[in-house]
Amino acid sequence: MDLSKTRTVLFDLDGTLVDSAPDLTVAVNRMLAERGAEGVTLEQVHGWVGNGTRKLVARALTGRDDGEPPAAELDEALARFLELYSERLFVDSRAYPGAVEGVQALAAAGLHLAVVTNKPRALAAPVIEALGLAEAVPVVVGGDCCAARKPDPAPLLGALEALAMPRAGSLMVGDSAIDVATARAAGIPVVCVPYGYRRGVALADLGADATVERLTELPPLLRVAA
Ligand SMILES: O=C(O)COP(=O)(O)O
Ligand SMILES: [Mg+2]
Repeated sequence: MDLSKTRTVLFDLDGTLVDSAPDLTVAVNRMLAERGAEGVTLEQVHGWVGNGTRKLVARALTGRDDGEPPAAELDEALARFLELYSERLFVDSRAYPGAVEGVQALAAAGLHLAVVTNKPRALAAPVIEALGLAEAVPVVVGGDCCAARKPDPAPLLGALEALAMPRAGSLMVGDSAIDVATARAAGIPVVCVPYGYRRGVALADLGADATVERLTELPPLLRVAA
């Protein structure tokens, strides 16, 4: 696929730019401990990230991917989780190797960049700040910004609108089947990284247009001078 006409890149956050699972796990386990419930492992949290914070907490409360706790219990646990996580958003979290450099190279080359994540915007923005990418990425669309979250195309289209850029020439970069489905629903190409939270789906089965080992491979892939 020829990606040389790319002018806009929409990045997923968790699993693509940042390994946030360590801090998510700490907050989940503090919330569970307060409720007298058993803790979960980092590996379990790896499998539960991607569908938004409410879904993560529902999975942690039930120990199941499709678990649905009673709404009142979930509301209460989610509110407490959000408090605990926002106190400790970027302590053990790390940018993936090459992620910050890759994003900065694209910004320096004049591409228009946004983050489109299922994390609530109020939590995503400080993480992007902590990565040192607030200037390079002026638009952040969270899972709570639109009527529906990814894989609905609305957040992606909202990001393009905020950047005042068209769909033509835009590219999604993500780590999961959710990102691929979002890009497909919006009718734009998608590049995937192999290192994030694929939730059991093999890289080859994601159906991305291309994969990159790290985001520093994006400028050459897009024929952008780094
Ligand atoms: O599920 C979340 O909270 C965030 O996940 P995303 O950044 O990969 O969209
Ligand atoms: Mg992700």
